[in-house]
Amino acid sequence: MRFDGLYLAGLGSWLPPATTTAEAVRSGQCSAETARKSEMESVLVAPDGIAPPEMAARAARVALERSGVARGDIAVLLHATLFHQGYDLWSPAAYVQRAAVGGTCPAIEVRQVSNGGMAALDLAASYLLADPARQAALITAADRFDGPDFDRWHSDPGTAYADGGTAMVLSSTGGFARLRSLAVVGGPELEGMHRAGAAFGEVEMRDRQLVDLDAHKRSYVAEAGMSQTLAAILDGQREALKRALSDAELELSDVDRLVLPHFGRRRLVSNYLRHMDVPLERTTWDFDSRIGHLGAGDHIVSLEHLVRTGGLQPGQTCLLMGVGAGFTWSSAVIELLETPDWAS
Ligand SMILES: CCC(=O)NCCNC(=O)CCNC(=O)[C@H](O)C(C)(C)COP(=O)(O)O
Repeated sequence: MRFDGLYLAGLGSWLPPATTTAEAVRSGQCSAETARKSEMESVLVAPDGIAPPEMAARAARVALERSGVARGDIAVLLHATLFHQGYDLWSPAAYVQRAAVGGTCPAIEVRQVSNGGMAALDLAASYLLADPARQAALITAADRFDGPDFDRWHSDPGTAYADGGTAMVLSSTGGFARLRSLAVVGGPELEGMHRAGAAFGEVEMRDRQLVDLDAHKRSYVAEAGMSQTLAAILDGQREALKRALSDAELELSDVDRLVLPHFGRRRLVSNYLRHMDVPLERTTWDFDSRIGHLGAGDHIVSLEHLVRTGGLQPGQTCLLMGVGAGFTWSSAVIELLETPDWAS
């Protein structure tokens, strides 16, 4: 979809300390093989005692402060998550709202796996466009990938999972950057990839097993075929990219920077870079490889990094490309209008 009147007014994050891959290998948390393939420098690991909704609330306060948007003007809060937020049958989105925003707007959790942040942006954009009286939306994302049932290094080898909270304020009245286009494409034929080899409820519900996406993927690919699986992944990715670039009236070569999912290097190449004529330097890999995969928050934190460090200059465009189990793929074009005062 093409947009003319939607703006990014604020970005924020709450990022815990990094554990280097070398430390993770030394402590036995990460195998040398996984470390070698991923080429990750480090991943962010949250200290004990802070739950994802609190991480999101801290990021939201930063984004709101930077945006100058009054909390009473937030028309909707969308909180994107992948994993445990702390309690069952409880609203983490409402926690973020009570802790960071207040007010009486709807606070809704978006479960779109790693495309959750981009899906929330898509929903927020449509929500604001539906009523001119709606001035702003708050998007948050936060997870922590630890605990007895997830291994941040080996539950999905090829992607090293990181803890942290991110937030974005989308505005229909103004901001430092413009959302020029956004496309989200679904591909349900791939949904089995993250559950294959285990019947519903047999594994997940009875006694929490360690999440082992690699086993599910191996089982799925054994039946579907690797080349067919990769082809289906690329089809959806390309469709979302084509729509977003077309709506922004740009070619991929026109785009100044790219923010891709924080995959390990090998998976980033096999799923993205090998098929796109884009040098690694135009991506945020150097930064991403020190963060890890924040689940639904990769794009917010890497865009914040680009803006804060001057990696994106006024007039330049940044392409955000997301993907989530399902699958869903997203692409968005952001144009920086001015360097905000919170950037160095
Ligand atoms: C589960 C978290 C989530 O939503 N992640 C985003 C969706 N997953 C992806 O886009 C990754 C898709 N690609 C893969 O899983 C792998 O590249 C393949 C296609 C299974 C090949 O395995 P590899 O050689 O990378 O280990």
